[in-house]
Amino acid sequence: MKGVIVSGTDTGIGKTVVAAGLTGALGATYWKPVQSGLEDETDSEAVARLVPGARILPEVYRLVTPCSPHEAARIDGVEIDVEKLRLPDVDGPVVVEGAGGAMVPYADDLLAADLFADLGMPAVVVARTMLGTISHTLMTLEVLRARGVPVAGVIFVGEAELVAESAIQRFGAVAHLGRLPHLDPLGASALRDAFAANIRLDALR
Ligand SMILES: Nc1ncnc2c1ncn2[C@@H]1O[C@H](COP(=O)(O)OP(=O)(O)OP(=O)(O)O)[C@@H](O)[C@H]1O
Ligand SMILES: C[C@H](N)[C@H](N)CCCCCC(=O)O
Ligand SMILES: [Mg+2]
Repeated sequence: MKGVIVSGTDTGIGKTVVAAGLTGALGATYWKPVQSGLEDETDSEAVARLVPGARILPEVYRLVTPCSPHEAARIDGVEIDVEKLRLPDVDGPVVVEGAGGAMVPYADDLLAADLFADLGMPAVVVARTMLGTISHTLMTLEVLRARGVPVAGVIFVGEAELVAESAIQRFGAVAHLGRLPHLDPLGASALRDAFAANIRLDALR
């Protein structure tokens, strides 16, 4: 398999942390094609910190402003061209992280989910366990599937919320790949161990 897309229900929910865990566990290469926001640690830098020695491809677009990529691109005077976002040819699987949620615009005629469909890889949906997640996660699953993106499963982040997790599995007809607890401190070995203990990789190999 070519790898997996890491999408999610929102921005700031733990996609990069999950993508780092997957990169380490699968021995994959990490790729964030479009990074919006360069002032703080970028997602690629976070993965480099959380998975020492990981192979990380350079971003195709590095946009300065921490906002929706279509607007960050406009501010920088850049036009995001989907043709430049083809999956690079690398040995082994690639973990591709989207920006924000699945319906984030990358350009006036390109949503994240359209890009994922173009890449032709299955997606993992990262979801919080907090109140509100059932609807956000079910909507994300519908949007991805409507565009032809197969969903390998959902990875939850946070405290256990068994009712929400099971509602998502049932109504979304989706695999529950595990739940990553909040890690404090969050470091390379804590992430590796928590992934090994909590996340099922069988659907991703
Ligand atoms: N399991 C976790 N344990 C501890 N901290 C976490 C965990 N998951 C996420 N975080 C922290 O929460 C913040 C947001 O997470 P993260 O950067 O992974 O979000 P994201 O979904 O990738 O956002 P973006 O849309 O910007 O890519 C970060 O500071 C991250 O370190
Ligand atoms: C800036 C942030 N960390 C991400 N890079 C981009 C998130 C875009 C979200 C757009 C939206 O859904 O309103
Ligand atoms: Mg991220």
